[in-house]
Amino acid sequence: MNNFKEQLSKETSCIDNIIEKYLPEAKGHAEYIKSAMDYSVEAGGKRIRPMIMLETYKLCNGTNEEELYPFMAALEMIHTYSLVHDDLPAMDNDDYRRGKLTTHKKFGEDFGILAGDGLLNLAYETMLSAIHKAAKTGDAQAVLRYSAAADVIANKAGVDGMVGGQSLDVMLTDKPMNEEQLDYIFRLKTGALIEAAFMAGGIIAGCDENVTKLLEETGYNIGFAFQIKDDILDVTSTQEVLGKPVLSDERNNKTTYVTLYGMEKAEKDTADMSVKALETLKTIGHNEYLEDLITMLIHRDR
Ligand SMILES: CC(C)=CCC/C(C)=C/COP(=O)(O)OP(=O)(O)O
Ligand SMILES: C=C(C)CCOP(=O)(O)OP(=O)(O)O
Ligand SMILES: [Mg+2]
Ligand SMILES: [Mg+2]
Repeated sequence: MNNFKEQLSKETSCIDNIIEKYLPEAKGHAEYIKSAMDYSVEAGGKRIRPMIMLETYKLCNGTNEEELYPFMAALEMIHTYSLVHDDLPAMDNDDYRRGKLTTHKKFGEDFGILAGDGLLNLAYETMLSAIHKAAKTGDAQAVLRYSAAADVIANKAGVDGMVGGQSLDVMLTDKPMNEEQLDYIFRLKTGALIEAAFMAGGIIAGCDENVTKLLEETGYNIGFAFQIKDDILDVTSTQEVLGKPVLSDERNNKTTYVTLYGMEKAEKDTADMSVKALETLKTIGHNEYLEDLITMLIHRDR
C-alpha cells in the first residue's frame, strides 16, 4: 500500500500536468472568465475520473496513452463544472471546495455560472478537436473509437445522466425522499461520470461491447459506493481534511444514504459494492494499481 500511495501521488501530479495543457491561457477580454475556469480546475481535486480512465485503458491493453489525454482532460472539466455549479447559492451554497474558496465566492456568482459554462463547452471542444485531428490523418478506426467515447461521455453527463441526477437531488431538497429516488440520484449525479470514466478508457483502448458493458457495471458500483462515502464523510470528517464544508447535507435539509439507512448499512454497502466492482473487473483483466485505487476510494478520508 505504501508503494501505492507513492504511485498515487506521482500519477495525480502527472494528470494535473496533462489537464493543465488543455486549459485556456488567461489573457485578452476573456481573461477574467478564463482565470475563473483555470482556478476551478487547478484548485486541485483527486482526479479520480481521469485516473480511472487511464488505468482502465491500461487494463484493456491500450498502447498509446497520449491518445487518451484530451478525453481525460475533458472528463475532469465536466466534473469540475458540475462542482462549480453544485456549489452555487441556487444549489448547495457552499463557500469552500478543494480547500479553496468556491469559484462563485472568489469571482462572483455571475462568473461562477459562466466559468461552469466555459468548462463544459471546453470539454466538447477538446474531444471534438481530437476526433477531427484523427479524421485528418485518415485513421478511421481511431475516429470511431474516439467518437464512441465522446458519445458515452456526453450521454453520461447529460439529462439522462449527471444532469438528470442533480435535477432530482435539487427538486427533493427540503422534501422527503424514498429509496427508489435516492437510488436514481446516486446512480446518475455521481455514478454516471464514473461509469463514463471506465467505459471511455476501455472504448479508446479498443475493447468490444461486452467488455464495455462490464466496465459500465463496474462504474455503477464504484460510483454508487463513492457517493455513499461522500455522504458518510459529510458527517464524520472535518473541513480541513475534506477541503469543503462538512454537514452541508444537513444544512440543506437533504436526505442522504446515512439519514435514510443509518451509518452501519452505509459503511457495509460501500464495502460490498466495491467488492462487487473488483469482482467484475477481474473478469476483464488485471491491473493491481486500479484495484488498489478502488480499495482506497472506500477508505479515503477526503
Ligand atoms: C449538473 C450538476 C451541477 C451536477 C453536480 C453533480 C454532483 C455529483 C455534485 C456533488 O454532489 P454533492 O453535493 O453530494 O457533493 P459535494 O459534497 O462534493 O458538494
Ligand atoms: C461526486 C461527488 C461526490 C463530488 C465530489 O467529487 P470528488 O470527491 O471526486 O471531488 P474532487 O476530488 O474532484 O474535488
Ligand atoms: Mg449537491
Ligand atoms: Mg454539494
